[in-house]
Amino acid sequence: MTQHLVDPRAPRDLTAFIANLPKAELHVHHVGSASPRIVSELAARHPDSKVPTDPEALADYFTFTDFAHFIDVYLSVVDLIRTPEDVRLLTYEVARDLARQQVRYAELTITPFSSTRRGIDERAFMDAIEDARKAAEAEFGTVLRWCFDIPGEAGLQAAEETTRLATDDRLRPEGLVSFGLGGPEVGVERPQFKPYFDRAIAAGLHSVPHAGETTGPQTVWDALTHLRAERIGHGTSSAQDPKLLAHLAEHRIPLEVCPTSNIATRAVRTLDEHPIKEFVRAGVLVTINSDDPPMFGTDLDNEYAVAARLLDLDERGLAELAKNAVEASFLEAGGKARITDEIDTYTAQWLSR
Ligand SMILES: O=C(O)c1cccc(C(=O)CC[C@H]2O[C@@H](n3cnc4c(=O)[nH]cnc43)[C@H](O)[C@@H]2O)c1
Ligand SMILES: [Zn+2]
Repeated sequence: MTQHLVDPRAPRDLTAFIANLPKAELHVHHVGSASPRIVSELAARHPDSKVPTDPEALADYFTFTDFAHFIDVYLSVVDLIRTPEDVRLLTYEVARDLARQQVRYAELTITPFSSTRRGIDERAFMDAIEDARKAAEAEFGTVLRWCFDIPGEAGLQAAEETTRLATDDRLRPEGLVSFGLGGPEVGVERPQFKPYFDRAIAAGLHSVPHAGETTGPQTVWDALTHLRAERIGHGTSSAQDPKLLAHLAEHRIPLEVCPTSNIATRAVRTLDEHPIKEFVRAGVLVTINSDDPPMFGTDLDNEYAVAARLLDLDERGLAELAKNAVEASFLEAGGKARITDEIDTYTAQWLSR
């Protein structure tokens, strides 16, 4: 497996600067963030699983030939999460890994349908993620919020179930802020999900579907017009449509850019061909994210190092990227101001050393 960690071309000082830079992460998946240690531990609990328990074999297992293969592997890890305690352990450990990277705030994408359909009680599932969220905030200082996403390929039954779990006041968790759409895009037309996004938005949730990851710019247009997207997951193919880039920039609709993810799933051939430079040149609000870090052999710090290299950024440029994510987040204004001030103070102190 190609190890992406620590981009060797990132200058040493920037690596140290990034490691201590306060950050926010907006596009990172719950199951996709399960560390090799957690996956190995869960795989050992379930010998019937095809997921390797050995970390080296797991690294090879997390090497994908295409996006469909990634989804197959992703679902094999979903199958390991079978009890509310598995859910709580996973969530708490993901928060620990985020805190280690100075992530002060993260919106974690969770697919509750995939767990409830596999037999986890819905109330117990919500309690498990909320327990972990409150423990992580108390012990690590990292604020977590949830995005519930529809696994689109699972169809309208999954859409209905996800919308019910996200809008029923007896079930929806306190930390829920947004509503998304994940999974393969090919053959999963966005307009069909409009009724579900309308219900989620009416319930006060923000719309943040994946779009333009493995299909063209029309999918991004559809997410904007039919799903009223406030942010776009990936949006990679937006670079093929200058009018779309201009629209994103004019209406300050952020892209949740996940550079290494796009390489690992073969959505983009090489990092040097990634359209992130086009996004910045067009004035689009770019945020940097890791998507499914252990599966892609990366972490958020490395994604910032990749962005520094591709965009030729210095410390101030990296601080601006971090502040973009805070601005694009659904954190309340006081929290945004606190993290933004911390980023500015940290950067000024670093540059005055
Ligand atoms: O849970 C099921 O039973 C099920 C049945 C059919 C299809 C699916 C999915 O497609 C689940 C996809 C799953 O993948 C998550 N994910 C993680 N990273 C990405 C990404 O970069 N692009 C799209 N999806 C991604 C997503 O949140 C879904 O949970 C499930
Ligand atoms: Zn994603």
